[in-house]
Amino acid sequence: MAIPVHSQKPKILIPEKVSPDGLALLQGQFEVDEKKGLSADELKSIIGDYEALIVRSETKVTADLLNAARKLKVVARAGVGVDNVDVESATKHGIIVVNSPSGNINAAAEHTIALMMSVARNIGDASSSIKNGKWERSRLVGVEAKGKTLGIIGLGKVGLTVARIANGFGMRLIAYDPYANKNLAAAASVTLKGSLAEILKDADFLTLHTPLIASTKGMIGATELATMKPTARILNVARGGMIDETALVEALDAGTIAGAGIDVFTSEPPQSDSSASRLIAHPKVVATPHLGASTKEAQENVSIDVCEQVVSILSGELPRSAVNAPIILPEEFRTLQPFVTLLEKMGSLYTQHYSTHLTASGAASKSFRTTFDITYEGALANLNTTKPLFAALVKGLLTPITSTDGLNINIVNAELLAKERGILINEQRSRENVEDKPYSSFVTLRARASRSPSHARSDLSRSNSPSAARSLRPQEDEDQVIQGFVSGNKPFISRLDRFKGEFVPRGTLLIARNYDSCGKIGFVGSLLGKAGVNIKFMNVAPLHEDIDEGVADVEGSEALMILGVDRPVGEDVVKKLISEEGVLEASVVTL
Ligand SMILES: NC(=O)c1ccc[n+]([C@@H]2O[C@H](COP(=O)([O-])OP(=O)(O)OC[C@H]3O[C@@H](n4cnc5c(N)ncnc54)[C@H](O)[C@@H]3O)[C@@H](O)[C@H]2O)c1
Ligand SMILES: O=C(O)[C@H](O)COP(=O)(O)O
Repeated sequence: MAIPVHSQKPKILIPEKVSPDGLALLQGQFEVDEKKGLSADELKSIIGDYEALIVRSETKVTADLLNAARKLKVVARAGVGVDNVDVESATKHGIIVVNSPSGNINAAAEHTIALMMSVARNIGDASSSIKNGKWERSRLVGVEAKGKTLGIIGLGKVGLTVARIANGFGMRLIAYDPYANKNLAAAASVTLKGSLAEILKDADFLTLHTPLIASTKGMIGATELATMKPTARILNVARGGMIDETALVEALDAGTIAGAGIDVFTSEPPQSDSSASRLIAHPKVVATPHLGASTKEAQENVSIDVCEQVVSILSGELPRSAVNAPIILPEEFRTLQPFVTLLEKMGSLYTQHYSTHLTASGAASKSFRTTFDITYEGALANLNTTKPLFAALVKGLLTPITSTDGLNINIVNAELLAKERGILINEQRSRENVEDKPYSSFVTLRARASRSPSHARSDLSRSNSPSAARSLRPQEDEDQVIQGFVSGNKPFISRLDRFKGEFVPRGTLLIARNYDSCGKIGFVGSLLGKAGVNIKFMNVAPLHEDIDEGVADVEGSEALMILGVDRPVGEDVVKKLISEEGVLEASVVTL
């Protein structure tokens, strides 16, 4: 009987033609399935097996498809436009959408210029005429670009590149883009106009370079076309749907617009008998099948760009161009990565420690809280964004108590998921000098006591009272505190509640609070030995220096014992441990 072999490698689905240059980066570490020509139903039936989906503009990544994607972590668009991806639905699922915002700009700009010159010089018409054995020199007289006005709608990456090339042709450049960068426009010799109408009336060539969004959908209709010069020519290498195709065919027929160069259509491929297909067939139109980005160079660029990001995401790192998350600078990312690990460990330690500890009375105590202050001190306080740290904390807090099947907690959805669970996290930065410390940055997680913040007192000040000394686990009206730092790229916990002591938050840890008296270490060691649990390291954390004063007077000082063990410790063993005189409570956490 054949034994089925199950691949352990994460699977990546590529249902469109994507350049092999980027795909080469995926070989080896991932199972890459290139499956072209899938119907929407076929795609839906297999998407559940995949961690990553790489598409161009043809695949419709709908909410329905994303609902069926159980393991999907990333949708990568090998190109710029994500209008074929339901980004909102992806965000809800915690799926990161990445694209390649600059890999095909030049290709799209050059294609625009190619269409402009083809329309100006009747290249399409002339080419088919001569191929049909004709020699029509007088019918095919064109116009020059030099000295003409080019009206640009949308002066972003492609629009500006078109402007720079057209400037070299000696064209007069005007643009409408309410959000354009004025300095970049001036540097490209573009005059920005305050309204679309000003562009329409002056343009000899009109070119569109905006995204297809509510404000641009149908922005050039019959009314707008009627305000243009009858000699004007229109170019669209951006998106179908911004020009009313029926109105344009009518204007070309009526001779109120001289010609058009069109690469993109309302529906792609256009249906026969549609306005788009009438536009394509029109003798005054040069049409291409969405070829703006189809150059060898652009396809290499976008493929490498998104495949690198897929590798990052599937390796637990951050992408460079996430559409539904803030962009992180690579150098910032390098600083953040060890802290991302620290924050996740702190969150997980918090949830496990406060959800599972057993007290001396034998009762399981659950003191998990939902309102937190997280303070970043030192160099971390200067970060542009702490979103990845926030997400890591939420992930750490929630993962031990959530079924993570099908739910990725990441920078995209962390805030939403925390809110859904009623968790409030207030981020603070403190630029206090940490130069005298062995670390450059320091993080404090403080779970607020169930009292109103305005009455909140520091747990440190409160602990100086004799009554506080009786129970050194924070009481209901006291904050719970975990502090940590990174040294040599390794995360350390440096404080847990009132106890200071450095330990590495990794593996299974037994955390026991006890009176600081002789014999405790020997007792714990022999108990664990009998249970077959090996101790890998041990750390005794005394009371935090700020608070031990006065405590010893009452019941003898306390300490926290942190033992790294080689396997989970059973509840029966923990119960025996806390039955020992002087062991007050214990918890087992796996980090
Ligand atoms: N045909 C292709 O193969 C191809 C290739 C690349 C890009 N594109 C498309 O080209 C378009 C431009 O891409 P880009 O990379 O330059 O985008 P971009 O985001 O850099 O630029 C878009 C510009 O449009 C402006 N804008 C937004 N709303 C506007 C409005 N209502 N009126 C006027 N201006 C408005 C923005 O301010 C921005 O400057 C996109 O639609 C993209 O999908 C097509
Ligand atoms: O948005 C884009 O990047 C372009 O429209 C290119 O689309 P394509 O990858 O399907 O050629």
